[in-house]
Amino acid sequence: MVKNICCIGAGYVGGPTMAVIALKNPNIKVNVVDINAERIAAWNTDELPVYEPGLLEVVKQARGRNLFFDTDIEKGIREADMIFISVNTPTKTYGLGKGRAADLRYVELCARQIAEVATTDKIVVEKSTLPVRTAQAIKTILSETGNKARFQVLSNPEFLAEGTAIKDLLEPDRVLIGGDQTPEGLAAIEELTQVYASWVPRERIIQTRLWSSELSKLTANAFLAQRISSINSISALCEVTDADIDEVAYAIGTDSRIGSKFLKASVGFGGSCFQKDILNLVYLCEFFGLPEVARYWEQVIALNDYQKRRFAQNIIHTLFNTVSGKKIAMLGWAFKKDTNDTRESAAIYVADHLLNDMANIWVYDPKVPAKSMFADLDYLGTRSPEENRKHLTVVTDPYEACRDAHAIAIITEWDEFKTYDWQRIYVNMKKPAFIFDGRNILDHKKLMEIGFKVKAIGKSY
Ligand SMILES: NC(=O)C1=CN([C@@H]2O[C@H](COP(=O)(O)OP(=O)(O)OC[C@H]3O[C@@H](n4cnc5c(N)ncnc54)[C@H](O)[C@@H]3O)[C@@H](O)[C@H]2O)C=CC1
Ligand SMILES: O=C(O)[C@H]1O[C@H](OP(=O)(O)OP(=O)(O)OC[C@H]2O[C@@H](n3ccc(=O)[nH]c3=O)[C@H](O)[C@@H]2O)[C@H](O)[C@@H](O)[C@@H]1O
Repeated sequence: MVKNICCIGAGYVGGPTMAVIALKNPNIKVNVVDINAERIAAWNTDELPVYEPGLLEVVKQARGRNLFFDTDIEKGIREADMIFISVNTPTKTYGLGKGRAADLRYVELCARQIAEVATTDKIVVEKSTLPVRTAQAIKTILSETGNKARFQVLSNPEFLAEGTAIKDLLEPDRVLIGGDQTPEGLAAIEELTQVYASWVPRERIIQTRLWSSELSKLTANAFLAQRISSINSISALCEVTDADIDEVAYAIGTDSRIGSKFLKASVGFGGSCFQKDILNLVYLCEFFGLPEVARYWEQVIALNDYQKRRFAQNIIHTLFNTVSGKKIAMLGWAFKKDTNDTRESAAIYVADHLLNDMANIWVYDPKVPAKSMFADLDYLGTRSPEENRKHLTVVTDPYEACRDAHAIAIITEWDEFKTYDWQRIYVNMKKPAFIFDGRNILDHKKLMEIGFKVKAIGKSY
């Protein structure tokens, strides 16, 4: 029976996942450790570093009882009999595989630290999303410890989506656990199964070999992203043929073989994982000599880039081919609603495109601080940080963002946007008052009755 869990990495996955494991297993001590002292300090307050509906309530129930956040990584490793690695695995920005392969340096550092510090047997669980066969590298590093500790490596990818993390963790469609098909490997799989079985029905806990588990995670994200790119490709066709994308999505989604989820056309998918995981898949296919397969998945990303670019270009074309000196209000910066995460958000690319055309952008997002927005733009390096701050203004009042604007662009599907006083917003805008709904969440008919010129994804008006 597992008594002590250590999770290395207190991010969007490590924090919420461990909070739920601790909540449901009061007899297991769960230590979440991180090198980022600021993040750990925040986890120990009520201002958590991650915004997720319901997360604070879960953390408050377990924190100080059997859930602890700490910067002492070595102590966490020493005490644990099961260690989760939940560190970031971004796309490599240098060297071999630059721009595509996953950067595994943080994972490798964790494995090396475990190897160095551990004196007793441990089960090491890959929670981070990793390229297929990474467990082999981890095993190799762990086997060079020089002491008698023995290790089992499991793959237990996480399928939660941001904004619904707590619900996804409490009621997962499935939990996936991969391990070696040896007696020791199967015993380790069973240990982890028992941790989840505290609240997940056994039939939803899938046990596989290591490589299937690692590859299933990349495949799941690739399939999900592929659906969005597929529907977004059709949205472009709708706009020129007078078909309506929401009607088409509904009509095809009612076929139970296709299913209705993940068919919402948008300004383009964002988030920390879809793009990086598909790029990683593409890299793996090339590495293993499968260029046709690589080209197939690459197209999902290419279409997404096209969709973001198309949205921004449509704004410029509609505003009489220039947005130079014009105030454009952007509502939403997060990559989806109910999160403060902005990684790879379509907002960044749309803003960058409009700034290239000399727009003055005013942004409002209910959860994203100005600091993150500027960090996102500065990271692109398209222009100087001073220029970014000169032409992009962040406000805390959506009505201020829209006042005197030539156009409004809806980037994130925050529910509150639907409840705004659109009549009031219209009155205070420059005319013609354009609205570009990148999420198709507003009542377009009503907006047109007010006087707005509405443009939306997959609609020909
Ligand atoms: N964000 C998401 O919704 C999901 C992410 N994933 C995967 O989970 C992994 C983690 O993602 P996030 O939690 O979003 O990342 P994150 O960036 O929010 O958190 C990672 C944390 O690991 C810490 N860290 C890095 N190296 C460390 C080390 N050597 N020792 C101690 N701490 C270290 C960082 O300081 C950071 O706080 C990634 O592989 C990602 O692909 C999987 C499913 C969902
Ligand atoms: O590995 C990961 O990181 C996670 O990636 C996604 O979760 P997440 O990125 O948090 O959020 P999603 O709900 O998948 O949305 C991703 C992006 O696609 C967009 N989207 C989603 C659905 C849709 O129909 N249309 C659409 O444009 C969203 O607005 C968002 O920008 C997956 O849904 C999770 O299962 C997975 O664990």
